[in-house]
Amino acid sequence: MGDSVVEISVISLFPEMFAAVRDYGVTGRAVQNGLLSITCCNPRDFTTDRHQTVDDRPYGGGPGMVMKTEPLQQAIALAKASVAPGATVIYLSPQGRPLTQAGLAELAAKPSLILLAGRYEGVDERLIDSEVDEEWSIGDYVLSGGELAAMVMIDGLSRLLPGVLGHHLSAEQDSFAEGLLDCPHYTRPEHYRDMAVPDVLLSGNHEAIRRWRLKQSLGRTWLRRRDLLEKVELGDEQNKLLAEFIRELDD
Ligand SMILES: Nc1nonc1C(=O)NCc1ccc(Cl)cc1
Repeated sequence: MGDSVVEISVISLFPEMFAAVRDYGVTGRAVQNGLLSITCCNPRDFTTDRHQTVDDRPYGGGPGMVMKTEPLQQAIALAKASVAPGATVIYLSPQGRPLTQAGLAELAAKPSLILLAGRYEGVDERLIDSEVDEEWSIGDYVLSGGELAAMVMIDGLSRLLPGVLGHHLSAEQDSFAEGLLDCPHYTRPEHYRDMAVPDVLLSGNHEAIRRWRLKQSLGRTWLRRRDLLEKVELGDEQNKLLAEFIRELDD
């Protein structure tokens, strides 16, 4: 990756929505620090009729409207001209490849992305066939538009860009990066209602703390997401810690 900027151009009827990633938090800082650039192209700007029509009725009938090819094609062409050559055009929809941490790592390695956020019932399939390189889904549910999905993708991949997270360690240590769920976290006060903080976290023994956190991540993944655990190759230490966690459940 090096220090190259990741350029993202989003195609959306609601460009103002993207203030949520451009102006706040980790992603906002990445933009401010020039590690990430987010621009927007609105298909409505490429309509020629009086009503600025971007949608039309579906061939074959049925409810709702379909996004027209022309305005989208022209918006994509402008977006391509405004980012580094060789941009990957991505369409967000429930029909896409499920997005995972590994998928984010793939996307974070690309120099420029064009994210197509659809609205209405869908986009004319011929636009997808002719302009879209990759179709991605953030989950098996239906949203009212692709904007939030695009922002989820932007947020997730920006955390993986060098220099975005201060302590880059946390991105690598991220248990999800190891395919596990995260361990529990605690901060002051030491006692909250009648609940204390696990002693090991107060011990200053960093090796014991590392093992405790790994054990908790393994145990939680075993309890809550057995499907994730099936995908992870556990080493000797991890198998031992998980066995200990399971044994201690009966205590
Ligand atoms: N789940 C998801 N993962 O990515 N995107 C979604 C999603 O529901 N999009 C809604 C959507 C997508 C395209 C159009 Cl034209 C209209 C609405």
